[in-house]
Amino acid sequence: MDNNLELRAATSDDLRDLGELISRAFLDDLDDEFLKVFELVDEPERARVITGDGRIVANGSILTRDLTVPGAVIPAAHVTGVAVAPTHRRRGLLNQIMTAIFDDIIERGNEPIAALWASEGAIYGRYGYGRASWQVGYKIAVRETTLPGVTPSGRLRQAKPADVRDQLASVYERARVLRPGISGRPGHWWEYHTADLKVWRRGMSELRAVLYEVDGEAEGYATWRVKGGWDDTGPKGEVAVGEVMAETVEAYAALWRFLLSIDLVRTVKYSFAAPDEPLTHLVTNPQGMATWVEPGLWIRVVDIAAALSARRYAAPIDVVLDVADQRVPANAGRWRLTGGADSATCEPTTDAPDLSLDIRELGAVYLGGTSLTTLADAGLVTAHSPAALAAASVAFGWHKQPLSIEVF
Ligand SMILES: CC(=O)SCCNC(=O)CCNC(=O)[C@H](O)C(C)(C)COP(=O)(O)OP(=O)(O)OC[C@H]1O[C@@H](n2cnc3c(N)ncnc32)[C@H](O)[C@@H]1OP(=O)(O)O
Repeated sequence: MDNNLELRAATSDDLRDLGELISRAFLDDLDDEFLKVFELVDEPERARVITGDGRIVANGSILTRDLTVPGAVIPAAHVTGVAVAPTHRRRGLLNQIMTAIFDDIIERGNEPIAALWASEGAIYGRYGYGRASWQVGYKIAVRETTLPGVTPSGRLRQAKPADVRDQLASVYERARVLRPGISGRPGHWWEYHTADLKVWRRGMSELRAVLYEVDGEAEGYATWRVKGGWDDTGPKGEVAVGEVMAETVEAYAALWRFLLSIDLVRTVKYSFAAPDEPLTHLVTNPQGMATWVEPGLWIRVVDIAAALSARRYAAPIDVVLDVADQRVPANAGRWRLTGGADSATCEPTTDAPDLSLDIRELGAVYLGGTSLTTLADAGLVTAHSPAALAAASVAFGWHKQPLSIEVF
């Protein structure tokens, strides 16, 4: 056992050691090409590491990005790279890392929420993270279903993603502010996303892009990989769709029509659909799309007053919340939330509560993808007034379900 463990911020000199720890924790080898791309987006000063005998044995990193939430785009600490060396597990190192991460976010004071993807769903509830979005996957048998429609006015153009990075970025930026759950891609993030490393191909082709353009301006794009193949009954090619971002109805339909009609392909897989994906209403036969659902983004409300006043509400709301928070005591207590479609305020109060809940449940409903009523039905929210629960459930909802298209 080490008794010389030390917690500190990482530095740029830690890059390789950190890369090794994280790759091994995820049961992979460190890839040198990946390390170069990782360096582009790494923020060592926001990583907290624990060292023992000169090696990094635990890590948790934060990426400084923003996130679309209902009616707004707000700074959100994107927590990632959480790993503890197999030799040092189950003796509290993750607890120390998560505390250090909270300290960093609270000290900065401008990130009302934190967001992460969980490798295992049982880990993060104890730290106040609630499951806030769902990742919907499709396996589409393209011989069983088609996407009919009129010829669009725009045109499709195929390109290498790295060659059309600026066009992809501008479509993404305009489209992503319209749906909760999507992260900003500042700095070098577009280089990261178009890097197309061999290790990311997993037996498929290089990454391809198709743009939907009207009068030379991109209004949508899709990225995908393909794998050819044949069996006794002919071709059995597969397409794995990466992202589909569209600003218009026409662009969305044209891109999906393209993806579902590539010759020699029999199966199209897409793992990042929203629960209310329009595609299911466009195809001739939704049964031709096998569908699965998994947890997506987990949200932690770090600063309750800032978080609840930053988002917008689908209906007028005036509710008193009695909130429990074991890890961030400043959030605990009673809060009056008032607001609606244009503004909101959240202030401490001594008034009697309408709803009692843990901060975890507030994270779960924050993006508008989970209902307070569902959580009350699960025994996780106590409603002191059924009418207040119904009204707050509507107000916390949103007209578009959160979509989480990028595992970070
Ligand atoms: C945002 C992300 O990056 S997600 C990626 C998370 N990383 C991985 O999955 C990589 C492989 N796993 C690991 O590196 C480690 O096992 C970790 C990081 C998950 C846990 O690290 P440890 O140092 O062993 O955790 P630690 O001993 O601090 O345990 C803290 C608590 O979490 C619980 N816990 C730890 N791992 C798990 C798990 N896999 N599933 C459920 N609970 C867990 C512990 O039981 C403990 O609970 P308690 O506080 O109620 O007693």
